[in-house]
Amino acid sequence: MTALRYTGVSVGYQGSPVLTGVNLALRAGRRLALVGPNGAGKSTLIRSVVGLAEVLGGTAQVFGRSPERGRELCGYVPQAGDLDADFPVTAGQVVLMGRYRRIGWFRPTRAADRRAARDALDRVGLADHAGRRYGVLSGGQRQRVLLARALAAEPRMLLLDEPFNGVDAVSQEAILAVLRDLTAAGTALMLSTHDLRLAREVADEACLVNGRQWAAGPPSEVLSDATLREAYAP
Ligand SMILES: Nc1ncnc2c1ncn2[C@@H]1O[C@H](COP(=O)(O)OP(=O)(O)OP(=O)(O)O)[C@@H](O)[C@H]1O
Repeated sequence: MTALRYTGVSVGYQGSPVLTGVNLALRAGRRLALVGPNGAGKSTLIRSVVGLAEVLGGTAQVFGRSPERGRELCGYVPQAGDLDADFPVTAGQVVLMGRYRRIGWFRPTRAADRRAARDALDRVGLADHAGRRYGVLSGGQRQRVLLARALAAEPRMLLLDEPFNGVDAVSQEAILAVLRDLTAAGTALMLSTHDLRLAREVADEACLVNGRQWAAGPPSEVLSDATLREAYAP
């Protein structure tokens, strides 16, 4: 099953493209790393999959559907700074939000939903923090709460925007283990990162962008010194 198929796609905001020429196909259970300099369009590409940025040209399919219809099968983990830290909710409540699409807004949560939320927090190593206010957690802990929120929804494709920013090495290993388990179970994964070592280590496929797609394919080729130099200093 192809989770994501982008053919000649341009993405951007208010009708203006920030990234063009995207050709990608990501199958179930595969891990794709999105790499490129600041402002390259990595976040925009990820956001376009879940309808938070516009697809301005080409053909975009998410599980064979339009992004609008396919996004219900996707979990999206924004950069931790993107969710307001003053939001007066606990970590557990943030994770429970991941279940709302299943249970519908304003409907009471069921035991199964609360269990899924607890399990998800446990998977990211924060079971003890369920009752703490989201805003008082550290940046790395917030990032892990947002991952747990996405996991609670049991997505078939997980999209992570720089998931390791501010996350310490031990937590990073724990998250990587979770991601490996997920993909082994068939979840497709797309993550953006500035950490090239990590991209090489984690990903089956890489995509290098900077305003346009520069290369896509095996990490050993896409993340070679020569290709990176070209894309980072076009
Ligand atoms: N909501 C928005 N409306 C208009 N333009 C935006 C919006 N969000 C981002 N941009 C612009 O889109 C371009 C690409 O930004 P994007 O965040 O996708 O890059 P990135 O590769 O994720 O960068 P970084 O590595 O710094 O996070 C930038 O020029 C940015 O200013």
